[in-house]
Amino acid sequence: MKIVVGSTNPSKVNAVKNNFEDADVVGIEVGSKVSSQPYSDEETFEGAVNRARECAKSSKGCLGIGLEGGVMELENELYLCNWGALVDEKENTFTASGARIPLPEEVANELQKGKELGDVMDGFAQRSGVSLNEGAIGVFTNEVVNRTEMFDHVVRLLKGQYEFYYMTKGN
Ligand SMILES: O=P(O)(O)OP(=O)(O)OP(=O)(O)OC[C@H]1O[C@@H](n2cnc3c(O)ncnc32)[C@H](O)[C@@H]1O
Ligand SMILES: [Mg+2]
Repeated sequence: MKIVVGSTNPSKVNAVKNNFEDADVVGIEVGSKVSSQPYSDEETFEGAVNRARECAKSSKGCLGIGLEGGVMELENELYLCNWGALVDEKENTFTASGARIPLPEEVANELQKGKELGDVMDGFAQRSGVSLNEGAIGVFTNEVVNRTEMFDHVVRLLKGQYEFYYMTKGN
């Protein structure tokens, strides 16, 4: 089975590889067709679905997986939010969301100025590549949960729903 992931970010591609060990998993750059910093659940969800659809079309018979990170407002705080989508060759679409935690006010303020979280996190942690590694979720949970682990759970939710669908509906 071939699985195409709509990103080359290792924290996303590895989360898929860890859950589909027997599959040929490749990461490709696709457009999310939403802003580079999604600012709501809806926009983050849409980015994940757009990525997955484009991946599913990229190679015959493959599964497409899209994983998107964003932020959403709740009770005057900004929360990290994450969405995933799996699209199969029949265009069946499975979706799942990931963990969410509030961002510290100083980080939220930078985002409100229009900056991307990845860049803000590099400034905050004083190094580059936070979004490719532990992610904001890793930094703000003391690395108890890193970005791959968070996406790992999303991918498991997608995989499980996909399996359930084919077990119960057949073909
Ligand atoms: O190459 P892609 O797949 O686009 O990977 P990305 O790291 O840009 O990830 P997203 O587009 O899904 O996330 C949108 C923005 O939010 C940032 N982001 C989201 N979740 C993050 C996290 O946990 N830690 C650091 N940055 C995060 C990310 O770096 C982007 O600037
Ligand atoms: Mg991005």
